[in-house]
Amino acid sequence: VKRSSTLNNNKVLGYPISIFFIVVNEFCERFSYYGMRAVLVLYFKYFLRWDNDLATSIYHTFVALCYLTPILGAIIADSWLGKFKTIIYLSIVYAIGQVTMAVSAIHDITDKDRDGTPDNMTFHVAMSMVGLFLIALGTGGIKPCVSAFGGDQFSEHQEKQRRTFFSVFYLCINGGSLLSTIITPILRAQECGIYTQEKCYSLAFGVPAALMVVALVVFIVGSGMYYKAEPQGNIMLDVCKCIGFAISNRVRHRGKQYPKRKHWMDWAEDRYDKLLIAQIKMVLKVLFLYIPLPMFWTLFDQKGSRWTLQATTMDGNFGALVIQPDQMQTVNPILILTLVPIMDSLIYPLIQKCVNFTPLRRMTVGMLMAAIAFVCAGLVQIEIDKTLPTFPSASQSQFVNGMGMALNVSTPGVYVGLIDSSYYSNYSLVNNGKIIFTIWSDTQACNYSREFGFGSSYTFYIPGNLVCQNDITATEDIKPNTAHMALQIPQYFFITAGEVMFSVTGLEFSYSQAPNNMKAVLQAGWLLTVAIGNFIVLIVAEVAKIPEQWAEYILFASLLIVVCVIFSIMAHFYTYINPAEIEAQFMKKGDDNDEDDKKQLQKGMEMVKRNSTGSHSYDGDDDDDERKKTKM
Ligand SMILES: C[C@H](N)C(=O)N1CCC[C@H]1C(=O)O
Repeated sequence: VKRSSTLNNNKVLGYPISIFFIVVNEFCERFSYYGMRAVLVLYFKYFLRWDNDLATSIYHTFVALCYLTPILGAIIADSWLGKFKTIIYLSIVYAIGQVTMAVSAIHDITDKDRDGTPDNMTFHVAMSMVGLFLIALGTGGIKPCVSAFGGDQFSEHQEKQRRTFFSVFYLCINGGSLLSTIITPILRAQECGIYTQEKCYSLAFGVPAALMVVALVVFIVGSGMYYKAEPQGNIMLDVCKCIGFAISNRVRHRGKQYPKRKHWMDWAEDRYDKLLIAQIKMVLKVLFLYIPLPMFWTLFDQKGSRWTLQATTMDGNFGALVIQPDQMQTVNPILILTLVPIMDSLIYPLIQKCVNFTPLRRMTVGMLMAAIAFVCAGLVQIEIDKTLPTFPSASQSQFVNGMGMALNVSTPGVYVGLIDSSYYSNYSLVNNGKIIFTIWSDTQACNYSREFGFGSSYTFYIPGNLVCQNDITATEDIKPNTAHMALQIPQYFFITAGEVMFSVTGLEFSYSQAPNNMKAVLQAGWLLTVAIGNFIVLIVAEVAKIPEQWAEYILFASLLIVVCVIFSIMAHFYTYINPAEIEAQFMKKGDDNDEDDKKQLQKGMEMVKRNSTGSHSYDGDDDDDERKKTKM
């Protein structure tokens, strides 16, 4: 059990200085992660030349892997290396992964014929896969350790400061995410190369790689100031063995002649330490509560897929600002940066005055907010559907050549093609805004310009006697999108408000309810809910196959409401504990004899029982040693 005296005494405004290094590390690491992620699908599609399906599947598999590997990192940290060393070693792996990605995106390496396209794609694919694997191992591995390590820097009586730390931590995540998702697409759009200038994916991956190195250096600089809890042996192996023994012992003693025990884990008492059993009970209680939580992430993670696709059917013209569909996602981190301070300093204290707004209640409301966000998305979809024809695909246009000779048509970045005489081109994807086409044959060339609204589609007729601009006639196959992207703001607001209540609170809750030697493991359990949520998106999208998009949104909202009701019932029966206090009861026994052992155990269990009566209220704000014991 951690004692205040073992913690570093360097403090600023009541906060340990060490957390400064931890939050800066998190900012740089999240910049690195989200920055790389922002251009990943485009890299797959345009550099590695994969089709949409393969690019999307590998992308989601990578994201899911990033939230599965925390279990590995947590086990290494809690059982073997400790959080500090685990963060250092896995950050090195992470940085190597990012550098590998940056190198894999240098087309010149294999571009022997210097035409701008890599000649040995297998090399680039293999390097990218190795890079992504190392990144997933690194980012996932350190994630539960960094948050838990941050929590470790606070002593038992600094609960309020620790809660603020988790809010600031979340702000840093989103600050890094916001900046990088703005910056790396700009870097990608630059042209670079030794022989041929191409889109600069190596720079878009290189800058996140550099930020990961900065993250590592910052973390190492803080080294002398951290409180570093020692790992306590191979705890996960002990946990598994203990659970296994409890189950087998229970099965062996099935008959009526054997007296019942209060908890099935108590069947492990014959062989295992009572402290370990009590700790396992704490962890299992929280993990049980996590079962419904992936559903929140199922909805949340559709921002990057369904909602972005929805935005492609909307008008992104905000006057001076023209927003691209994928840029709407930055609304989430922007709102996080605004909402976290407002919630912490205004909304929570106000609600707290009326009701005891416990962490689990906050998370329940967060889930409801996410469901409301999807109802909003459904309503917006109905609005869009009123305006949307189905053929041809939005934003595509074609030319019909009425001249007696073949013509070439192109715009900067798009070659529509060579159109034979009296023939028509394929539909080509054209950006919105003012587009200038160059039309040329062996004998003449001219420019034709036209304003393209978001999502509009045209067929252009080139007459036999082409002079240019005024000769070409256009028919509008699809009207420009009329539903404005601003309509998505309410759904972004609700999902982000939900995220603040659900995710920030859940992060802190996972820390506060974990026994000392399993803090990282429980953080990893929390992150596992994100991974499962991502898998559910893939499964539901495949299985449900609902033709109407608005109906799919409403289905997801309804599912989350059902899950939310289940969660609130489970949460009602959950009792907040103070793991340190329970652990202390067992530690105190020291060299005492068996009789004392029993008394201590009785006391510890009574405390757990007392907690479940909810006699104290969760005031969410005290600095003293008052214990937090309450029902949801
Ligand atoms: C960018 C999101 N707003 C966010 O902060 N997160 C999404 C998954 C968990 C969390 C993160 O740690 O990145």
